Amino acid sequence: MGKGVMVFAPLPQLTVMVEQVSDEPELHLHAGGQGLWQARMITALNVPVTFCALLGKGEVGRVLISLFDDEGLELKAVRRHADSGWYVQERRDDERHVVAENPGSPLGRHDGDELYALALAEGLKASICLLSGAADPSLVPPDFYSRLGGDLQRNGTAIAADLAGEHLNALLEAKPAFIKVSDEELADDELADKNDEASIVKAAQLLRDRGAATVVVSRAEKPAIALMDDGAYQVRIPKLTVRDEHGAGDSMTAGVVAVLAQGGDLKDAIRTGAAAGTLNVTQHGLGAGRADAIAELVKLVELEPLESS
Ligand SMILES: Nc1ncnc2c1ncn2[C@@H]1O[C@H](COP(=O)(O)OP(=O)(O)O)[C@@H](O)[C@H]1O
Ligand SMILES: O=P(O)(O)OC[C@H]1O[C@](O)(COP(=O)(O)O)[C@@H](O)[C@@H]1O
Repeated sequence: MGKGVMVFAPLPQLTVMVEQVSDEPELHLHAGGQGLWQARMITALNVPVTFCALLGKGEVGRVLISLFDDEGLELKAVRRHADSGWYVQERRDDERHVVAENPGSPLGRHDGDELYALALAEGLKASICLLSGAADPSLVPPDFYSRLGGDLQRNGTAIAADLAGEHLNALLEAKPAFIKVSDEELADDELADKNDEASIVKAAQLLRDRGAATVVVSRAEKPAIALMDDGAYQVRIPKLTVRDEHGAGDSMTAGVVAVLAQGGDLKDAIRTGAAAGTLNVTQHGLGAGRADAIAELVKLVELEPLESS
């Protein structure tokens, strides 16, 4: 068994960003989506990553492949004729607006089977698999995650996930070692009142009862809540100047998974996740997250037992 992470994000997309910083707009292209940001942060923490996905053979897919190459991310891809999805967003004064989008085609039977076989083979080489980037249930069927997660888990690869809604619901059957959800996702899924800590703890306990060993609920600037075998904790972070909250949750998940992949302690993993998420909000783009800055921030993160637990 290796010591790396396999990030499974079935349908990465091309993100085209038009940045209105001054009179001259700037154009940036990046391989986008949740799994990509997670893979970048895991790489920044010096843990090897393999990224497993489905990519189109058209123009968008070809651009994505060259962007993966430029970043040095190890990509294992199934290629198909239907092209990859994309979206165009405009950023002005730290606000983002989607201008146009095309999410791409759903997983078909043939490409879905090929992707499944590839993800299983690659996942079994890793010490932990992060199942992410679920897109819409109409694009990636929820049972894809439960089958893949279950097969990997039964064959000795731990599962971590950053999913919500129907995908999370299905994935719980695979008994993941770790899941990260946000208070907003719990509220959207009608599992908790996001302004009521007791209701969040109750929802996290429900997710544990349904199969997740450790559950972290992030709540942006409020302390995250972590539930694990030995109890419930508040994850206290230092106060910092916030610049860009985009991708904070991805950084947090990546930080936890990077430490777990190296066989690290669960509480250290959660501290690292909180530090990675927090560092991310202090700067634009989480690719800039550096291991040394995160290691410094980890020292200021505290796990405090929740009195009611
Ligand atoms: N405004 C903020 N101030 C400080 N830390 C933040 C802020 N927003 C996010 N974070 C950090 O990032 C983590 C994940 O953030 P959150 O916004 O809850 O995730 P998501 O992007 O999934 O909604 C938080 O637990 C915290 O450590
Ligand atoms: O298209 P981009 O810029 O790569 O952004 C994709 C990111 O947006 C999100 O979907 C939403 O991010 P936030 O909710 O943290 O703003 C992330 O999960 C994902 O990483």
